[in-house]
Amino acid sequence: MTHWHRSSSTSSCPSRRRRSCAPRGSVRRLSDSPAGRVPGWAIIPAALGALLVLVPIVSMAARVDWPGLPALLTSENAVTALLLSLRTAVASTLVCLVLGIPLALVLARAHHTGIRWLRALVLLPLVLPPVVGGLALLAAFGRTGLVGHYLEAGGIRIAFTTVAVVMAQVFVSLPFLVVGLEGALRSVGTEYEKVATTHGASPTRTLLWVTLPLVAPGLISGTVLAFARALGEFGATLTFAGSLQGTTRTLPLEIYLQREVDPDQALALSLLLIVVALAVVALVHNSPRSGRARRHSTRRRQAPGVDTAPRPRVHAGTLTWRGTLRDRGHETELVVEPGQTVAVVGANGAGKSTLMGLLAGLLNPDEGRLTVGDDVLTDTTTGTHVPPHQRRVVLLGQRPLLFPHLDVQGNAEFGPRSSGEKHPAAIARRALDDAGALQWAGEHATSLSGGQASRVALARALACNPRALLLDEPFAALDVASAPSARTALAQAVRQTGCPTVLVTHDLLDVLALADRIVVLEGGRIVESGTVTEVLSAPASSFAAELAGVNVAHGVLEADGVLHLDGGVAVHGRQKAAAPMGATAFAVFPPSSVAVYLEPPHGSPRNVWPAEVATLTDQGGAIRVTLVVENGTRLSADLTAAAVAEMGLRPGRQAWAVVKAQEVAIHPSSGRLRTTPAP
Ligand SMILES: Nc1ncnc2c1ncn2[C@@H]1O[C@H](COP(=O)(O)OP(=O)(O)OP(=O)(O)O)[C@@H](O)[C@H]1O
Repeated sequence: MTHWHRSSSTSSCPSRRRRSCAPRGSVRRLSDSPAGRVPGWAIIPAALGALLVLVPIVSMAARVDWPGLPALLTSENAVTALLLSLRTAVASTLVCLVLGIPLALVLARAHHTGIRWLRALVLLPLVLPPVVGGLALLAAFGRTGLVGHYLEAGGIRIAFTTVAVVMAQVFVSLPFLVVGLEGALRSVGTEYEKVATTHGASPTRTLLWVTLPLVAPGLISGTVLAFARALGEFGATLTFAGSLQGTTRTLPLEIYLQREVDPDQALALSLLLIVVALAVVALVHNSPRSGRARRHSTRRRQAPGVDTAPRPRVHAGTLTWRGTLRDRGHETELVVEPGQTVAVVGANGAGKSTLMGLLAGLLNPDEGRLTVGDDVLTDTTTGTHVPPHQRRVVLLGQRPLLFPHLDVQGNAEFGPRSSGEKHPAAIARRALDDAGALQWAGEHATSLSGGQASRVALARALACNPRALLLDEPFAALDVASAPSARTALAQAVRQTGCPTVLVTHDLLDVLALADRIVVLEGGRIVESGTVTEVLSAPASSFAAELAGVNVAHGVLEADGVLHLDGGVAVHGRQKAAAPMGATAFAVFPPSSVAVYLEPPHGSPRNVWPAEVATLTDQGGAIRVTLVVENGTRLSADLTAAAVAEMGLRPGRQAWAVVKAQEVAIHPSSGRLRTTPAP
């Protein structure tokens, strides 16, 4: 009770809502910030740092000849230099974008070991004195430079031209764009890109439609910083481009020149440069930090009515797969009929995601063949590997991953637009309708609940007119309240598509609601497969037994109804099918049939095994006690809390596990259990 009381009082103001719990009108002091306290001593160096920037600027502003400012700023020299600065800074920023976006992509996404050297090289101008950069540019592109003398021979001169100004500016400002963008790309990750790829978008389309919109805040701030750096560039420009009025003398160079000749004008131009720089910095700080700001500024569309495209005729074919991926020890085969759903289950690391990656085309098998109907999607013998975006094998992952920069309708249109469909909007509406999500068509993707978002993700997948559906724990991220309706919607939609479906799950409810067959993976191999009823009623593998919530023990038949386990343990039960003595078989019995005693009981029960208590788990109404029998076999018993307390059962306690023989079903091993790797 005490515990409940305590937890209820804290939950009234959970941490994620803490801001709204502050009393109205209260002002949160900086040092009270939940993000972390600022030690008192830090205020002084922080203030000194700010003053170091502020005092010189204010001092300079105080010395400016304010009444004469308009005349000073509109002198011919000043206007020419300012216009040249703006022109060259815009040009160099454009060049930075063209070169910097691909460079940041390579740095963020490539895994080659040489990448860190490339990164160090790209960032070098950040730490180089600009004059050194200018000298390097001169050595490369000057009249007698490494490249320059060839250009000179062709009648092209770069040094001391406006082009040289742009090159000098690009040299120093490119890292500002690349650093910011690479960081943004890394933090966004590749999950959205995988979704886009398996929903039919080519790599270029994925970049333009998904990646760049997602990193827009980083891209904007990187671009603005690069522009600001180009505008203020001095040393490299002077060294490589010189100071020719109207051609290479930008505003910083003009300021430097006027410093000796006309200090008032130098101050006025400096002020102008500071104002432009401040405007740029303000722009960076007010640019959207996440896609959210942009998302919420997009106009809501009207939820559309019944204007949906007719459902395309499904020409679904059987999915057949057989292949290996050696470095992951993966070797599987699978057949999924049209309209059938196969649940792939297994412990963490069993190879489920690897199998999905191989089917989606995101991974290349060492050897393998994947066909859906007559279409060969992978065949290593002929070198066939249809790229993921052309497979129409659509992957629906654990999280909906709706594109946050698109609204619901835009998300659903993504697939048909990527594949060049003529009526993407109508196809999207039909898919939204099929997934029970049409009513949210006009909503922002980020304003939906988890359950609503999962339906929209389903609609986005259906709109791709999939050949096969891959569902990777589609409800794992949903709460218990939203999962059932999302499961029903998915079951209905999967039936409607009629395409073969592979479902990875850890959840028995998913299996029961969606699957026709179960495949159990262990260590990258299929260890068991069968219909849902077969596998759940008589699970042969330990994972399937756990999924079905029953105990299973493997051995060889010693006599009719007697199974001999390793370590000399015998299990007595009712044999379900005839099999010769010595044949492999397995015993299945529910945890509710296992009784636990502290002393060996006498009388009718036939199975009495000494065991040690390993774990206790609250099953909501019962305590599941896991026991380890002397030969290492683990089994579960469901007991009441009172019984556990009365016997003092806790991990390490010795006890006796007892099961009546009539509660144990003994099944001869059938073809469902594979003890050898798949061929
Ligand atoms: N990117 C990778 N590179 C190399 N090996 C990997 C990679 N991803 C997974 N593996 C390895 O492949 C094997 C199968 O992993 P996989 O992720 O397919 O298992 P899983 O069944 O999906 O696990 P989980 O349920 O935890 O998602 C594991 O041994 C894992 O360490």
